[in-house]
Amino acid sequence: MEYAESPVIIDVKGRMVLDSRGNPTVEATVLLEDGSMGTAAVPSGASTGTREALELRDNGKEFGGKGVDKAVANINEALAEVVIGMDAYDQAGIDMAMIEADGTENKSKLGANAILAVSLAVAHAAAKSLGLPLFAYLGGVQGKVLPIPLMNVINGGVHADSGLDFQEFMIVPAGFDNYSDALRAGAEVYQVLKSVLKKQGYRIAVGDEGGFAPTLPNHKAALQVLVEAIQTAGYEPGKQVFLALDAAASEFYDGTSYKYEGKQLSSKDMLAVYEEMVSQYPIISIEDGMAEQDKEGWKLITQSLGSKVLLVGDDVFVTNPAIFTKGVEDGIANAILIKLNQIGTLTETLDVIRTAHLVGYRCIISHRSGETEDTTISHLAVATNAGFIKTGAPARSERVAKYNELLRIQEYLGDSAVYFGKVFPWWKAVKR
Ligand SMILES: C=C(OP(=O)(O)O)C(=O)O
Ligand SMILES: [Mg+2]
Repeated sequence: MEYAESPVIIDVKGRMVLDSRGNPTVEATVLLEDGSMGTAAVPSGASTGTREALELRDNGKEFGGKGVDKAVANINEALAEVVIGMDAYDQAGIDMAMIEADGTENKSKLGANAILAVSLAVAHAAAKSLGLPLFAYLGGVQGKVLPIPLMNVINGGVHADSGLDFQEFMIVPAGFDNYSDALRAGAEVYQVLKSVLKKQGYRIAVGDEGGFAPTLPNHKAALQVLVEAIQTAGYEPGKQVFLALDAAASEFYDGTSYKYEGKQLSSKDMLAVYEEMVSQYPIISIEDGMAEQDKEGWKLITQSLGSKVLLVGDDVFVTNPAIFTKGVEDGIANAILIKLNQIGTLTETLDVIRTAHLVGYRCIISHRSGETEDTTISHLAVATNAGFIKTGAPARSERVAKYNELLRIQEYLGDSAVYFGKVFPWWKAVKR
């Protein structure tokens, strides 16, 4: 039996591109001997977990110390040397070789940004060489679930100057038959929200992820205005469109208490805030409700709300297989946020997603607050049947690029496409 020959990587090129905040980031292009090319750009976070893989910056004069010349040089020199000559279909082998060449725990020698750009560009080139879209290359005949989008429409925390302690208030159009209907509903609610806020005298300036940044009096007012926008748009809150939060609580935790709405709250008090919100509003997901250092708080919230809502670990797991496994042992959360650049290779990201699914945790594939036009995460979400994607407001091109790519994937899959909200309406069984 003859197998198709694997194409070898013959060239790698790194470059600086700008992200959506106007900061530099890295992009890589990989060329294969059969002429196939793949390109990928790496995003950048603002509310980062302390144990994320290292994003290499120059700390020089250019770009206020955020330059990526060193990371680009590492792509063009050290990483190119590692991967040129390797089989492009051997994603795991390539990623392991780059990890070995870096040799550090957190990819601090060559930079997780440099390594990830090459890792993803290899996957894109390999998919091209096989004539497949990326999701089909990564997911094979299995990858066909279109994810429920978690759309961040009110921004706070370190992403906006709204004064809200919570970083993200999201709308979740889960109760629809297909992804395109869900996307339409999300976009309609976003537009209605704009006019509702305007009518109520709030400004409609936006934060880093395209969500509005109104100076609302408190967090409940944000939930209230979202329910109003969903209803005004003609949808049923709690049946068709739900709410989700990313508190990003590490950002307002001082090591012993949470500074929330001007008060100092214990983990127990913070939990009471969430319990009340979940009982009053159609919230189906709370991300980073407790700080990454507050393991006891995480245990409390998991015990209390783990059967009612998704409790998503972002800063606390940082997409790291070892850290996540420890968290599972500790009984923390029931879902994990997946950010490729927190760990720095495609292979390790796929490993943590597989582990999460095997131990019964949900995965939410996520963008970063500093994004580019790259749409790899849309493909990753479908390839892994994650069922959820979080990629900002349905506005601003760097966010919309991901939502639009999912429309194209849905079209490509045709009748095979499955919308996760239709096949698994788990919220129907939840007692509040
Ligand atoms: C997307 C997020 O923000 P950032 O990229 O700033 O970490 C998040 O916290 O989930
Ligand atoms: Mg987060």
